[in-house]
Amino acid sequence: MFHAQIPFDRIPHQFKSGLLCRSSQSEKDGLKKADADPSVKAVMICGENGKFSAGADIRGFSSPKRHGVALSPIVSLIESSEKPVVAAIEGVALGGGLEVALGCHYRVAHAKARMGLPEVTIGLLPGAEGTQRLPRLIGVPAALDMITTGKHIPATEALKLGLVDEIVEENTIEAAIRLANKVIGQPLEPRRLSLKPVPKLPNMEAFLREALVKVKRQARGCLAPELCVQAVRAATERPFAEGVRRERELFGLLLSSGQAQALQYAFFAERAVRRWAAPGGASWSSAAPQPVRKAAVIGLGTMGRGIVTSLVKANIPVVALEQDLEYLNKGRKAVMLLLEREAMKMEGGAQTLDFHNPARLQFTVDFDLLCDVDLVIEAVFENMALKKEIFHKLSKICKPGALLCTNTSALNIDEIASATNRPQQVIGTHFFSPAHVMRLLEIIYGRHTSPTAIATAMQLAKALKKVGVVVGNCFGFVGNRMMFPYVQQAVFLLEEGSRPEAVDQVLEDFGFKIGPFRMSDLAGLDVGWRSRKEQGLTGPSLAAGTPARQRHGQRYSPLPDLLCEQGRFGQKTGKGWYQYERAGGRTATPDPWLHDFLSQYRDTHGIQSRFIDQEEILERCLFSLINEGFAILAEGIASGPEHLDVIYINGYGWPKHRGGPMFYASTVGLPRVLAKLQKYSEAHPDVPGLRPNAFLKKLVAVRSPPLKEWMSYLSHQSPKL
Ligand SMILES: CCCCCCCCCCCCC[C@H](O)CC(=O)SCCNC(=O)CCNC(=O)[C@H](O)C(C)(C)COP(=O)(O)OP(=O)(O)OC[C@H]1O[C@@H](n2cnc3c(N)ncnc32)[C@H](O)[C@@H]1OP(=O)(O)O
Repeated sequence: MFHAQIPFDRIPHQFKSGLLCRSSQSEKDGLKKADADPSVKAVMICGENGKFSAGADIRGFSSPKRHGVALSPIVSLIESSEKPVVAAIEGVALGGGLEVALGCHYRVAHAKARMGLPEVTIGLLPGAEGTQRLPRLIGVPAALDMITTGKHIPATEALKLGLVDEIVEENTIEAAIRLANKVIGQPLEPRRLSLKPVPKLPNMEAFLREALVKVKRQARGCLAPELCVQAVRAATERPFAEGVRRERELFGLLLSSGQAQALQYAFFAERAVRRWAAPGGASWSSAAPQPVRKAAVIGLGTMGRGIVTSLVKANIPVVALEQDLEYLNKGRKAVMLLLEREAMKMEGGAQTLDFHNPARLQFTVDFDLLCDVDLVIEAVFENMALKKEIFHKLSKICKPGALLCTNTSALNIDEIASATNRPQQVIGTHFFSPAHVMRLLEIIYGRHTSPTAIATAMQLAKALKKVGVVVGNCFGFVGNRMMFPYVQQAVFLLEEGSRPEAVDQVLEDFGFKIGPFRMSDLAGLDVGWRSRKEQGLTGPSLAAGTPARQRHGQRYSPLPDLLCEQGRFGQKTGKGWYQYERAGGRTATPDPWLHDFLSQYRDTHGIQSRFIDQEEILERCLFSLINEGFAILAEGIASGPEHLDVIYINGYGWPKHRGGPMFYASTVGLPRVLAKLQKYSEAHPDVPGLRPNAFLKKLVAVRSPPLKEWMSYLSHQSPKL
């Protein structure tokens, strides 16, 4: 038996250890030697440390040297071997790893193994003949699904699809060797996927056409899924070798598209933010989390319901608390509905949801039941007085070590913490709606928050399968603080002559899931109105004689306030920036009433309406958001641009293939961003959001270094870090 090992971490110089060595030439030599050696009857390929392979080293694709592209010849060599080659798949077989396994004549997988071709998620397509072999093995619909989504499938599903020949609970390598011994001498021709035809579909053309329409619709400008379809189409239309040539061509296109770089940046950024740092030198490497064996959620409104659902899904027992029985019963019903839906989605999967057991999910109005929980997440209204009252109560009831989290989107964590006797255990956990779906968790430390509290919140994010991003405490934290100037510009554009649908269209074409006005209608205009009233920007507390379009010497638009005064709160009232089919309806249509209202508004305020082109819409919205990002970095509210980008991709619908706002700025070029901000700022001197931030100016002055070096240009370490 000849036995080769593929390392878990990288494919490029494949088969790093075992009997084959690093250069592709020696790998080929090794395989050839095995073929030539009459004492070798079969070959088994496995990985190291219980993992088959996670595929190519992603960093290699953006490295100027870009070696490690020679995987296809090895896969071909494996397939053409005169001796049976069996893959023993443990852990993961992803990307190039799975392509190697597809070159093998047989595949044995451990029951816990996962397989997939996730190249699409990093802006590529399987480039080692995977788009040609997989459809031949499991048929076009299943192959297309795996290749265009990049999903990882469990071994059980792989067996059903015919992707693997056998799954085992025990020793995969022994099972693979057993199979290899069994098949010695059997013809290999039928096992060589490159020789097989792609299974026919009665309606292949229509199927592929529909698939293309579907991926284009979902991709919002991301190229890779579309090119994946094209590569699979080639498998259905051309002989294997020609299909491979097409795959290579499309791979090359993607590699040089810029989107692949953005998506690969996002892959590493998401991992980089796990390495958090906070004031006083505390960081991920020194702080250990506390265990969370039981949690509580206070408030069963929209956010609280989602948070409870998330905790139950993560198998953390929860006490869900409301202020009175009426709210509790309403909340309980809503939570149960969400959980039932989640359970349906999970049906057939390995996991089940145990939410009817009171030991796992308990509903109460009794605060005393919170005495033994390890962590509380308060999710009541955005009202400082109410939050402080609750935190005061919690510090009396909860056990000494309990972590006290507040789900707030903007409020001051220090002020909330001041209501307790344990400010070191108070932390902000900003969930995004719907909380059981959205991946982002902004974790906000206050002046006194302990490293243990941060580590515990990060651990919680991981348990909830969310991306936790640690940030400092300021109004709106990172995500909403950057959102304010973006939304402000969108509204100013309406004042100057644009329409909600025009602004939304530009930003949706850019790749946002939803434009700012549709988003505002979805979230409810009343939320911001309440906050502006609390800040004294509108409503009864506004000083008499305040100019309608100015606050504190800066430009202000009363448009959203005026809509709210008309009862136009968005989807919930059936009218907002758009009109809807009914209150609670979801289909936005442009509203002639609003267009008239905007004209009258401009007349009232003597604003000369003008045509605003797409470029101006895009630049004013995005560059003001990015400008705020530079301010956040300079103030040390976030430890790097990756944090801002991960927040925007996972919480605000920023198109991932554009890498996040700060990455996008680096691709546009900082000098251009600066020049445009200068131009718009000169035209609108009363808008601070358009005034270029000093940090941006500094980076341009030092010739725009690469994004990963930006933070080293901050002259002083900010007080927050
Ligand atoms: C110009 C014309 C050119 C034409 C050329 C045509 C021919 C080209 C032929 C090219 C051959 C292509 C081969 C193939 O098709 C391409 C690929 O294989 S691309 C890679 C595909 N694989 C993936 O995308 C897997 C990505 N990884 C994961 O999904 C997960 O990491 C995991 C493997 C499921 C493990 O998850 P976790 O246990 O949660 O662990 P982490 O995610 O935290 O990862 C731990 C650690 O490992 C790093 N890492 C993981 N995978 C890779 C990788 N593939 N490359 C590099 N680094 C990887 C990860 O970043 C973590 O590191 P840390 O952040 O902790 O330092």
